[in-house]
Amino acid sequence: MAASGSSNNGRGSTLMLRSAGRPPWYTPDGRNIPAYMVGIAGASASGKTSVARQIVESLNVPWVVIISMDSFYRRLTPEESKQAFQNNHDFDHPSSYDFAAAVRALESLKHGKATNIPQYDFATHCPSNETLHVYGASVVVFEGIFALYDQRVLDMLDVKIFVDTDSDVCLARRIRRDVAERARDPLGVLQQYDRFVKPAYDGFVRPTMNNADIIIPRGLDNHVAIGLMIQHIKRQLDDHNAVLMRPTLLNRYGKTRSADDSLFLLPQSNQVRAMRTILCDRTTPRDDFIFYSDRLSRLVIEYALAQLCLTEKTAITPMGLPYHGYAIASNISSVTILRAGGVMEKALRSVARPAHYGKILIVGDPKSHEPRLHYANLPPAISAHQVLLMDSTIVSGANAMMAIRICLDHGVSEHNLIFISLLATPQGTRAIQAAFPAVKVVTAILDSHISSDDLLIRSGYGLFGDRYFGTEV
Ligand SMILES: Nc1ncnc2c1ncn2[C@@H]1O[C@H](COP(=O)(O)OP(=O)(O)O)[C@@H](O)[C@H]1O
Ligand SMILES: Nc1ccn([C@@H]2O[C@H](COP(=O)(O)O)[C@@H](O)[C@H]2O)c(=O)n1
Repeated sequence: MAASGSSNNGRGSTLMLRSAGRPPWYTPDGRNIPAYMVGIAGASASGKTSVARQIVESLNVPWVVIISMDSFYRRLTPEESKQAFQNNHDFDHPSSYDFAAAVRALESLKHGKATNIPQYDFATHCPSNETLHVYGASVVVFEGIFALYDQRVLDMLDVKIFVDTDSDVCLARRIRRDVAERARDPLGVLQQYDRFVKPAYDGFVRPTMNNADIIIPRGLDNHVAIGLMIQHIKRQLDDHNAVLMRPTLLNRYGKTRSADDSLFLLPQSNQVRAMRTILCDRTTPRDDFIFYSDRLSRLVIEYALAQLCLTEKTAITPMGLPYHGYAIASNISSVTILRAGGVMEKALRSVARPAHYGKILIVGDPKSHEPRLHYANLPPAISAHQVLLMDSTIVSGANAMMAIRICLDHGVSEHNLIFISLLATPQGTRAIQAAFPAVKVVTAILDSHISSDDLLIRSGYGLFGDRYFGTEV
């Protein structure tokens, strides 16, 4: 996957976005646009993987991923494993694959969900202990001898490719590759080829050529066919990015001045009003700005914590009597949108003990100001948690919407999400609530006046992160 990184967070390898930011992969209503699915089938060693890699390299964006069918080989019994080491196991019959698992994984990826993909070890004939955690793919390339075989997979694919390479060439390449990369000996490769690979190609794989939209003779050597394919996929990606999120949201929700009923606005005490006055005063020195931001953050965090679901708990008092009360929620994850949201994490740590912490980096595109996702690292068990998602300010709602979408893609339920901010516009909170009605939006201050040139809230804090961290130009 181009420009992707890998790190380990206890679940195995993690494939995550970094470098070039990912544009929104969902509609202004918050619904995921299905990933574009490419299937590449063909004989063993025909060049499927090489064609897939060429497509990924030419697209040169980090939100393209290759999924190999090898990941879905069935686990062998001890007897089958023994046969496999003697080149006597049939890996080329459709029954050697777990198609149901492949379909589940592809469905998840198609719908933008974070997915764990098993990894296969050809030297041991069994899945390795590693899984690859894939998130953030707008294009999924699925390659393997049976990529165009199963009807459920075919139904998901947007374009179906068959790589048609001469069988002598495939055999020569397979011997070289299996000896060099798969710990085989040449005679064993030939034995397996004659007994299983060739008959299965003729009986099962070759007929799937009829399911292909495009047949690429000679695989990687066919520059024209591959070039056309890449142009086609590029056009699909451009179509995805045609809608500009911020102007669309402001146009849709900009007319309204009233806050939505389900918005949780911090009670506007005199102290809150005074803190707001200090924070929006351009002459406020930085240490005061930090002090009152931290104080307001603690208040709004406490108010958000009050919206968490509680479980009942009975305590026994020092007098030995039962007191029927509530347990402090322990299954909380905090996710901050960097960097301004980090200020609120500090406040959260001072009043609560979330189980896990996550970070999301969203940066506005310098030209279009559209949100671009640069980095997302969420706690592994987040799907079972109540999640506090934090950013200093909501203007159009576009950044918040991206962060919420990421949490939902990682299995968090809308009902378990609370978005907390220090300042918000009713337009922005309405945009969020229209897309994700069950998400609770908690804010300290509400203001509807957005300046049209820089999209800042007119009587707001200015650029909050710059004022807090002292990076104002
Ligand atoms: N056009 C080509 N010219 C030379 N070698 C190639 C070409 N295409 C693929 N190969 C090599 O052949 C082997 C099998 O190719 P691969 O793309 O892995 O095939 P598949 O995924 O269909 O099994 C690899 O070692 C690869 O580097
Ligand atoms: N343990 C295994 C599993 C599979 N094979 C062979 O791999 C071929 C599919 O992979 P390609 O990259 O070549 O498409 C298939 O033909 C199996 O025979 C194996 O040898 N050992």
